[in-house]
Amino acid sequence: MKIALIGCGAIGTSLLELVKDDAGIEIAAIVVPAFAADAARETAARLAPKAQVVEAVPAAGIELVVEAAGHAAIEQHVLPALERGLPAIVASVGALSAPGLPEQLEAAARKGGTQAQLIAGAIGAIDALAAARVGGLQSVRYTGRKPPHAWTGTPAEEGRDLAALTAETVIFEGSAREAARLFPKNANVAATVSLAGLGLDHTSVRLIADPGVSENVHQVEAEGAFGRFELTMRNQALAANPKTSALTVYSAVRALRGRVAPLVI
Ligand SMILES: NC(=O)C1=CN([C@@H]2O[C@H](COP(=O)(O)OP(=O)(O)OC[C@H]3O[C@@H](n4cnc5c(N)ncnc54)[C@H](O)[C@@H]3O)[C@@H](O)[C@H]2O)C=CC1
Ligand SMILES: O=C([O-])CC(=O)C(=O)O
Repeated sequence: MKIALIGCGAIGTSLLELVKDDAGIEIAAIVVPAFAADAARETAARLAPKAQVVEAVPAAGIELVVEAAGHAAIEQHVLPALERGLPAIVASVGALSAPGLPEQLEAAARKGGTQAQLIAGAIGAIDALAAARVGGLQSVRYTGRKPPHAWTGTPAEEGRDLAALTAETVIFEGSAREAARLFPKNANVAATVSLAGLGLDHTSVRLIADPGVSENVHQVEAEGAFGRFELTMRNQALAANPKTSALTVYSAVRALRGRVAPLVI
């Protein structure tokens, strides 16, 4: 299967390393903005020698797009790819917090007769949550906890010195929609949990900068007709990006391999 990988940062590079010897998967294109093309070319030379580095998904020769680039890439690359009939695997799930974007994605996929798959990424139990929704959910709460340096470059820096924190500090409390909008590189999971469960406006989210943790800790508490569950993930971050859990890469690779495997779990 010929793939266009959108984004070649921490997730993209790690994904290329993992699938480079996979039979049945060929990275035919890597889509990045012009400023990132040289770095992507170096990575491609090492890990995906057949890939052309381009600024848009090529018009021909692609069978699937995999997005690991950031919120802007959904409108810029995923929507037009879906309209053209290319299926998409999407990591930047928080982009769907923009009003109207989920409907636009649905319309584009319908027009192209194809499908967008939102990956679970850094969180687990999305299958259980989405199944539980069928029977009815009463409450879903998500707590995201990361070391202070993982919150640099976000609104968490307003009015506080992250490096000086000595105790856990709640940096956001509100809806999943607001969390995903304000923390596009840190709260995709909040959007994923809400889209699988009670929706962007009815899922309570707390985000915490905690000098006492070294991992990215994600917790979900859900209650409904099915019963209840509490989930705690203690994820290792990628060396190349402390904001991003390694599990996000594994989740994208799992989704990708699932497209070519004869038996899927
Ligand atoms: N679903 C989940 O659990 C998670 C999702 N994510 C999403 O994955 C994204 C990528 O994460 P990382 O690889 O760690 O980030 P990164 O910053 O290391 O890499 C981003 C890459 O995308 C490229 N890029 C930026 N804007 C682009 C655009 N409009 N079109 C094409 N390429 C573009 C950059 O040049 C770079 O190569 C995050 O921004 C976030 O939205 C990240 C962590 C968890
Ligand atoms: O990778 C993680 O731990 C979670 C993350 O950044 C996000 O939800 O955007």
